[in-house]
Amino acid sequence: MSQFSVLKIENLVAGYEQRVLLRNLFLYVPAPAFLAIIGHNGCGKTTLFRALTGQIPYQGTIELGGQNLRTLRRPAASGQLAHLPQRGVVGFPIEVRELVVMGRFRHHSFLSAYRPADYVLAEAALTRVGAAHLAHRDFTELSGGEQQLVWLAQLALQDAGLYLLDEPTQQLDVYYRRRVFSLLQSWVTDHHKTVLCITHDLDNLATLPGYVLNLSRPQPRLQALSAAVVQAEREFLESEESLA
Ligand SMILES: Nc1ncnc2c1ncn2[C@@H]1O[C@H](COP(=O)(O)OP(=O)(O)OP(=O)(O)O)[C@@H](O)[C@H]1O
Repeated sequence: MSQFSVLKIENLVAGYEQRVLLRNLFLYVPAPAFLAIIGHNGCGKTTLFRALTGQIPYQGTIELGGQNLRTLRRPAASGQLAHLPQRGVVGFPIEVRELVVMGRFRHHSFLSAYRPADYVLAEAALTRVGAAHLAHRDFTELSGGEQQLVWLAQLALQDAGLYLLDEPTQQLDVYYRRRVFSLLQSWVTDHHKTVLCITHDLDNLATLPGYVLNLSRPQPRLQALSAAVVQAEREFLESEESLA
């Protein structure tokens, strides 16, 4: 694995008004890599993603691919970053494959229609998440878990360097949870992506290669994933001490 740091965070302080949630966070994420971000409800995991996507002000330095985030214009539009928030809402009927093909937005010009080749990619992405059978359904009529698979297919088409996923397996059953974690692994090993994944799903982390960051720790740091590390972090999160 190369030691190039796709994401470098130094002395990050972020939160809301009088409430600081991330205090003096340092983080160097190598590329490519899978990084699971864990911690109690409300400890600041989504807040970290909000800082990384420019949705909230922060103090400190964030570098994306060696460039200061404050000087980058629309990193999503240039393919540096793709973000899957916890809840994606669509307020109008739309065929699933039409939603997925929008992941190709960087590859076609404004107002031009997507090409047949884009739809081939969209259908292949749906197949990889195990949702090819949903291609012609109305997205708004799908279950929460089915919608989550569709968003993942769309995200894959964005072909970004760094992916931020906020609880992508939250509504999935045991089969699809495991399947999505192995899909994310393939983004790292086959496509050399770096994936930051907020999750409470510790059971699926123990056997994955990559790193874990526990934001409930007083001084969070990257640790290589292993069964022993996941067990230690689970015990910490289950302890009264961790809520102090
Ligand atoms: N816009 C906001 N203004 C004020 N406080 C907020 C705002 N958004 C979130 N918070 C608070 O900040 C804290 C951290 O929220 P965040 O969404 O980062 O938690 P999280 O670690 O992702 O939790 P979960 O695992 O439950 O998703 C929570 O207590 C939340 O209520």
